[in-house]
Amino acid sequence: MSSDRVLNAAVLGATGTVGQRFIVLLSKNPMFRIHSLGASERSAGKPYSQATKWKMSELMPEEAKNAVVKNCDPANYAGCDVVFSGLDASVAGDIEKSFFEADFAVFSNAKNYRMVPNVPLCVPVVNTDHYALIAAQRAALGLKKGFIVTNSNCSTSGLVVPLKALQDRFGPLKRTIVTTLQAISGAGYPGVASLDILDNIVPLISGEEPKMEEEVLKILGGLSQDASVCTPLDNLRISATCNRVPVIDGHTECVNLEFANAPPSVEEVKRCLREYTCEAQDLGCFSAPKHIINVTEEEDRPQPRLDRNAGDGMSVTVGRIRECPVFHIRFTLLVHNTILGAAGASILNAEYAAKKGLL
Ligand SMILES: NC(=O)C1=CN([C@@H]2O[C@H](COP(=O)(O)OP(=O)(O)OC[C@H]3O[C@@H](n4cnc5c(N)ncnc54)[C@H](OP(=O)(O)O)[C@@H]3O)[C@@H](O)[C@H]2O)C=CC1
Ligand SMILES: N[C@@H](CC(=O)OP(=O)(O)O)C(=O)O
Repeated sequence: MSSDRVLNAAVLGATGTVGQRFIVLLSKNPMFRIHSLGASERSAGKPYSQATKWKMSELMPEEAKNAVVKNCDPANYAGCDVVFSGLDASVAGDIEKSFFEADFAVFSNAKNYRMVPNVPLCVPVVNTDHYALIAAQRAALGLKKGFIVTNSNCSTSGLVVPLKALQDRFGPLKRTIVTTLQAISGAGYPGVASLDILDNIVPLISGEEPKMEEEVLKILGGLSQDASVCTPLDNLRISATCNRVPVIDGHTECVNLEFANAPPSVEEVKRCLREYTCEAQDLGCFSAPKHIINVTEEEDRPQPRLDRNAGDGMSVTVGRIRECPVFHIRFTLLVHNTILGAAGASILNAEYAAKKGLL
């Protein structure tokens, strides 16, 4: 049973980098109405335009400007059909729990619940089959309507898209090495100090590498037979190295990949990536991009400034696809870290949930 009514949306962490992106995207989305904005006690009680330092290149949407920011107590969110969270991870655990326990449908960007076995860690162009976990999650928590679905880490979101396409067509993947060049917006606001990042590269993003290494295995894995828990892949070895670079938006990732079986040719890889489709597209979800993977033939692409808005930020651009003398194939990908890597993915997750009658 699908829901096509306009849904009342709350954004928690509305004043932050991801929260602002939610507001821009929701203001253009016919399926949602911005109903409530939440943030810390520092912001609560203020009109949104005063509570936030607006950093988006789009103008602040009118419907957000005068909304009074609330604190994040579920009692203040009656009438909301869906709760998007861009909360800082230091507070997301307790606040998001209070919302799903109050029977709200929560779509989170924070890391806190990503690896819980009955929580879908869902990149909506990759593994919507993991929504089957929601029945077991509700049963375990005694919820009628509430649940939590999480997004992945922003770098993980980009990587799993071509890996999923290739795994589906050419069979199991054996080993992958990924080196990231991550934008500063990934660190939130004010994020990395200008004196650290201008004219520089920082070869550490604390905690990022283990997150990528474990999240990929969960997303590309399956579910137990009774769909009560996910079953991460155990046959793919992955090594991630993460760097912060002076780019505002868009994470670039250099990937080397080995297949378990005889490898496809470069041309077969390109065709596979171009032809990749997903269920959210089949269902006609508003935010699903026309082309999930934008395969570029130009030898000096993808580039963040030129390619991050492909598919309105919901496509992954893959270029420099070539043979690897050590593994089988190598390529460079680009993902918009606050759109497919964060708010855009949450919104598409919610569109999918609505189409499936979960909202
Ligand atoms: N930026 C990115 O590319 C990505 C971020 N994420 C994740 O998304 C989440 C948000 O990230 P980002 O937007 O970058 O972070 P920001 O630091 O920019 O924003 C954090 C938000 O959390 C709110 N907040 C902080 N403390 C509290 C509190 N005690 N109670 C209620 N709200 C609070 C802030 O409100 P206030 O203004 O009132 O302090 C603000 O709205 C994080 O969990 C992050 O790890 C995930 C993928 C990508
Ligand atoms: N750490 C990522 C963004 C982020 O917040 O990721 P996570 O939600 O996995 O902590 C970056 O800096 O680009």
